[in-house]
Formats: sequence, C-alpha cells, structure tokens
Amino acid sequence: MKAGIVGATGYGGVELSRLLSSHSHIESITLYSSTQSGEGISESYSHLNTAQDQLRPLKPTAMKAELDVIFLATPAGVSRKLTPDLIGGKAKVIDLSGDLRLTDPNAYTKWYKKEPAPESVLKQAVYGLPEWNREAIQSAKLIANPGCFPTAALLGLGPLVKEKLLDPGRIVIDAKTGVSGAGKNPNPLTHFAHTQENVQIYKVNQHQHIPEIEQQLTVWEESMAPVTFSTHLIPMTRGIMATIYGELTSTHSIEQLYDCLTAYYGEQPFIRLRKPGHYPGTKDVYASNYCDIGITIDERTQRVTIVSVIDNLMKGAASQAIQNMNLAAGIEETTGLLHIPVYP
Ligand SMILES: NC(=O)C1=CN([C@@H]2O[C@H](COP(=O)(O)OP(=O)(O)OC[C@H]3O[C@@H](n4cnc5c(N)ncnc54)[C@H](OP(=O)(O)O)[C@@H]3O)[C@@H](O)[C@H]2O)C=CC1
Ligand SMILES: CC(=O)N[C@@H](CCC(=O)OP(=O)(O)O)C(=O)O
Repeated sequence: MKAGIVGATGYGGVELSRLLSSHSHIESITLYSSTQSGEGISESYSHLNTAQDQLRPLKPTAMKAELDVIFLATPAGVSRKLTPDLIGGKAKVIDLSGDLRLTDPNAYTKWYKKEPAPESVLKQAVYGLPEWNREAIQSAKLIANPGCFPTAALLGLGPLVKEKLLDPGRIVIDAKTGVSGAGKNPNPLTHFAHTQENVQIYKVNQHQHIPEIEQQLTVWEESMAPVTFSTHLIPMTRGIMATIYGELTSTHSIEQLYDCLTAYYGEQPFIRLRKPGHYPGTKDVYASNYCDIGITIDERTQRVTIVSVIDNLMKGAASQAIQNMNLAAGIEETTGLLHIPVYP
C-alpha cells in the first residue's frame, strides 16, 4: 500500500512515520506539510532518518488518485476542509482529529467552537474504535479515529455499560495525561516550568471529548445521562490513565464484573485485563497499542473503580489509526503493532 501522512511534522504524524516505516504492507510513505514542504523531515526530527524524508505540499487531487491510504494528523478544523477533496477515490482516509467523530454537527460547533464538516461527509465517517466497531471499519473508506481520552474511557466502560451493570446517571471519569497530548507546539499550560512538579486540572466541564464519550455510551445504553469527565495534565511525556467510577445497578461480585470484561475482551489482541485487585500504570503500555484495564469494587460503598491506561500517541492516536488501516485494508489487524511496550 502507498500511504500519505498529512501533518507529518506533528507528534501524531511522527509516530505514524515511525510505525509505517516497518509495516510489512507499506511500500511507500509520502509526507505532507503545509508549512515545511521541500524540507526533509529529519531536519526537524533527526530520529526519523528514513528513506522517505522529503516533505511535500498538499495536492488533494493527486493524493486521491495515487495513494491507498491517507492519514490526516492535523489540528481540529483542517480535515473538515480537506476531506471532501480526498474521499471518493481509491484512497481510504483516516482522520486523527475530532472533526469527523461527532455525528451531530451542532455538538461539534458547541464543543470545538468551529464550523463542522459537511453533513454528507460526516455521514460517511465510521467511528474507528476497533474493539467495538470492527465490522463497520472493515468496509469503511472514511474513518474517524477516536480521541485519546475517549479511547481509554470507552474501552474501560464498554462492557459494564453495554450489560447495563452501571447506573447511567452516576458515571465519573477522572483522567490524567502526559504533555504530548497537546501536540508539538508548547503553550503556557504545557511549558516545562509550569508542568514540572505540577498537576493541573484543565478544560473543567468543557473538554471537547465529553460529547464523544457520551455519544458512544449512548449507543450502548440509550438512557445514558451526562457524565462527569475531568482531565489533568501531569509531568510526563506520554500516557493516559482514566480512573472511572460507577455505581452498580444491582449487587454483583468482583468476579462477575471481571467475567463480564473477559467475555468482551478475552479475544481482543490489544486489551489486557488485570486480575481483580491488580491495576495497570501508564508505563505498562508505553509506546504500544495496548490498553490495559483493572477493575475492583469497594465493598463499603458498592462503587466500581475501573482503571484504563493507554499511550495517547499510540492507542490514543497513531497506532489505533494503523489498526484501523489494517482492518479497512483487509489485512491482519495486528500487523506492525505487536511491539511489547517500552520499559522503563
Ligand atoms: N497528541 C495526541 O496525543 C493526540 C492527538 N490527536 C489529534 O491528532 C491531530 C494531530 O495531533 P498532533 O500531532 O498532536 O498535533 P501537532 O500540533 O503536533 O501537529 C499537527 C500538524 O498539523 C499540521 N497542520 C497545522 N495546520 C495545518 C493546516 N492548516 N493544514 C494542513 N496541516 C496543518 C502541522 O504540520 P505542518 O505545519 O507541517 O503542515 C502540524 O505539525 C490533532 O487533531 C489532535 O487533536 C488525537 C489523539 C491524541
Ligand atoms: C494535554 C492535552 O492538551 N491534551 C489534549 C488531547 C486532545 C486531543 O488530542 O485532541 P482531539 O480532540 O483531536 O482528540 C486535550 O486535552 O485537549
């Protein structure tokens, strides 16, 4: 397959380059930049000293005709403009931004404070959470790669919500992220002097991932109520931990809840369940496509705690996009993705 990466100079694009360069079904990678065309990617990122070095200007008509898969690793607001010119040809398009994830354009305007993608484009986009949407992804030509926090939160919540084991009105998701989640451009929140030795809550009750999480939870449980979702920036480069609290609709043992997770995830190649009483940390999934999940019940309060960890740049972005590419291309889902996480 011939792959193209738009936004190749960003953190998501850089991870895509790294992963695709050793993918057995990729014959070429073309890198696109809106600001650095003509330069080599290795001038900005010397670790990417690969055969495919030159950054090219975006030419949608040629890209659509020549490429088999196009990744859009661009900020919100870009792919809504690019996608109409890229779809309809032979290329499958996988968007890493939030532009195509929300089915309701009004929700996009409300939470992203931007103009939405055309409804005709939104209708074609398939939500790329493979563990829950594999069949639709397999026949998709346009894929909305999930957000990093929604990936962690939804994978943690899916089985119990789908089985109606959790009170739909009492779900709380408390999430922490590393700084790379904010992309390559530093800002006052992510500045080293502010982040180092600090924990900072941000976008309180206003995070753009709230409607994405609620949209999918509602697919599983139609009476789902709004969730409480908080994000914290912590002094590390990669990783997300979502600590999720819920209340049981009826009495269940921890073994029953664990069996419920196993029934859904036992055969999933990228979900690793911890035995009850054991919990993952972000280092367990560093630089990998895994999502590790732990679960317990507090006997005193009858509240459930679910801990779900991912690498935001991998299962939260680039490697999940490749998992989606594999499925849409009809090749083995795990191709190029079975790296053991980097430790320490
Ligand atoms: N970082 C993360 O952990 C995650 C990110 N995402 C989403 O993935 C997308 C990419 O994120 P990330 O790589 O971190 O972001 P970065 O800011 O690191 O990179 C984005 C890249 O997009 C390109 N770009 C910017 N403006 C335009 C434009 N107008 N037209 C075309 N290209 C443009 C830039 O490259 P150039 O100037 O060379 O064109 C830039 O390098 C975002 O939508 C982000 O929200 C999703 C999940 C996790
Ligand atoms: C640390 C940090 O700022 N993280 C970002 C991650 C979101 C993201 O990557 O954007 P999408 O909406 O495209 O998923 C945030 O919380 O907004």
